[in-house]
Amino acid sequence: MRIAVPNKGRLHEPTIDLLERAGLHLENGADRKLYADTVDPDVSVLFARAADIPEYVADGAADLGITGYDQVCETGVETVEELLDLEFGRCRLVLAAPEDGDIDGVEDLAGKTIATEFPNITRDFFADTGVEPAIVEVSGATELTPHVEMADAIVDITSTGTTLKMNRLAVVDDVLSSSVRLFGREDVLEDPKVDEVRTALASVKQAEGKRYLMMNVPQDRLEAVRDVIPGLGGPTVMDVANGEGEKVAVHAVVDERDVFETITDVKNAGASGILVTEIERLVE
Ligand SMILES: Nc1ncnc2c1ncn2[C@@H]1O[C@H](COP(=O)(O)OP(=O)(O)OP(=O)(O)O)[C@@H](O)[C@H]1O
Ligand SMILES: O=P(O)(O)OC[C@H]1O[C@H](OP(=O)(O)OP(=O)(O)O)[C@H](O)[C@@H]1O
Ligand SMILES: [Mg+2]
Repeated sequence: MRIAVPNKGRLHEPTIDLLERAGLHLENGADRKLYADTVDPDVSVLFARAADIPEYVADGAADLGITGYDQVCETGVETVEELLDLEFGRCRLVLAAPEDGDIDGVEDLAGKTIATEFPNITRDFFADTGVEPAIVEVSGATELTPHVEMADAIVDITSTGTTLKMNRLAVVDDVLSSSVRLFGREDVLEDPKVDEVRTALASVKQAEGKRYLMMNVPQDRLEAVRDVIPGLGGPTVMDVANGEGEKVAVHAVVDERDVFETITDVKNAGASGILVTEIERLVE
């Protein structure tokens, strides 16, 4: 089983970090190498450009891929299936035009030119509008093109909006929302390894935003403590060694957002020795 992952750019680090946290540690993969092994002898990693990854998976150079949904759409590969939203690399593809120009809506683009790194997505977007602008494909610095009379508008990625603002461009319309996805070629989806990899990556996402709470509770306060824990399927209760049956240990998984309030609540309910730890992985 081979997974294609971004070799550079903004998606490289977070993808490697996710694989590591999922327990798929990379081995024998020095800088500039195209392949790396992982701790699992059946899983290897292929480093490729984010934009090439869907094609690599469709063609069989890799079986699974991790890259932006925008790249999967742009490539238009039909033999791959999305397996998991990895929820990073969130961005929007937007239609944008000069702030002080006269393009305020899609209809203003009739007979005009659009520059983009995403010609297929752009063509599909306009196919539904009845307006058919000319499309010029560029490979970067798209935001510059309206200022050098190459294009009247652009379709490009935005997240914070800083680049658009710096280039005095305003959003005219939304084209696509994207985040990083795990996807696989249809003919490998039955392989149990696919589910193993998916579960491992999902377990990291599950654990994010969750905390593990541990505390000691006198037997007679157990119900009161139980009542205030918003746990995942209820807390686990264990006897404490040398507690002489009077105290129990209560463990629970709670939402990070609930931790502050829960600590106050369980303390008031009679818990002591309260510990909060991060969770690496969580398989439900
Ligand atoms: N500003 C951004 N915020 C969030 N995600 C982004 C942003 N820019 C790009 N992405 C996501 O990252 C993917 C790859 O972009 P990135 O810039 O890392 O690669 P690239 O431009 O192809 O790299 P390079 O040009 O160096 O090969 C995009 O397809 C998109 O899914
Ligand atoms: O809304 P913002 O937060 O400003 O992000 C948007 C910018 O991010 C991406 O460029 P990137 O930084 O990846 O540079 P690149 O053009 O070299 O790929 C994208 O192409 C935009 O230009
Ligand atoms: Mg980029």
